[in-house]
Amino acid sequence: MSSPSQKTDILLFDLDGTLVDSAPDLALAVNDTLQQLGRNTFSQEVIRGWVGNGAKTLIERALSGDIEISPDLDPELSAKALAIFLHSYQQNVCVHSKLYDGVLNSLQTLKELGYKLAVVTNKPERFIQPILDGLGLTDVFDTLVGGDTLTQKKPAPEPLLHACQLMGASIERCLMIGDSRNDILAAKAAGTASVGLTYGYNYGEDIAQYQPEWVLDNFTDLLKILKD
Ligand SMILES: O=C(O)COP(=O)(O)O
Ligand SMILES: [Mg+2]
Repeated sequence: MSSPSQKTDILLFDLDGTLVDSAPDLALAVNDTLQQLGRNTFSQEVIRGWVGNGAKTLIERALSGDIEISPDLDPELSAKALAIFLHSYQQNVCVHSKLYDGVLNSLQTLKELGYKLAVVTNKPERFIQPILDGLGLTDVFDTLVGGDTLTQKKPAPEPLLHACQLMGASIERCLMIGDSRNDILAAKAAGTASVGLTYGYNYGEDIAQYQPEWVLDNFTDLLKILKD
């Protein structure tokens, strides 16, 4: 296995499905929203398969009952549902969410090794810090970019480029680490290498088909490829 370029010293991390298994809290807020609207709820497993494109898409998938958003979805209902969801999630943003194995120690080691770390997620920005605080990751990251920080989200390259800019770095110095096609496609569009993790929320797809430079089964394997 080759290692990232010698110049890589900035690591851009996806949040949901990469650092944090947030699906339990997201699913509770989605189902709370559906219940308030008098609609059928879904299992956590089903909702897990809808996470990754931000809050609006998640709630529109839930209203559609499918990963494909119904073209007949009423925009007013969608807006109402999103407001309910954001409020509900805000109340319980980090109750059942957990870091994946090895994340805390690995991030601490990477920091000690001198890497600069950023979160680049499609999750609304307001939820990032409370989750990091709830999971013992306060002050670990230099920069946080959410799905509503800019007008464009992953798989667009802009959030990655924005994170680099905030850290005063060029994209060539970065490596993107994520669990879904959005992360890998955003990295390719931004012109940087990526790591695809196999355990997260990947819509049932094999992350390898998007051709990240590395495919890893465990978060801790990241240390190995950076050290090789
Ligand atoms: O869609 C979400 O809320 C999660 O997004 P992320 O996987 O980019 O962190
Ligand atoms: Mg993700």
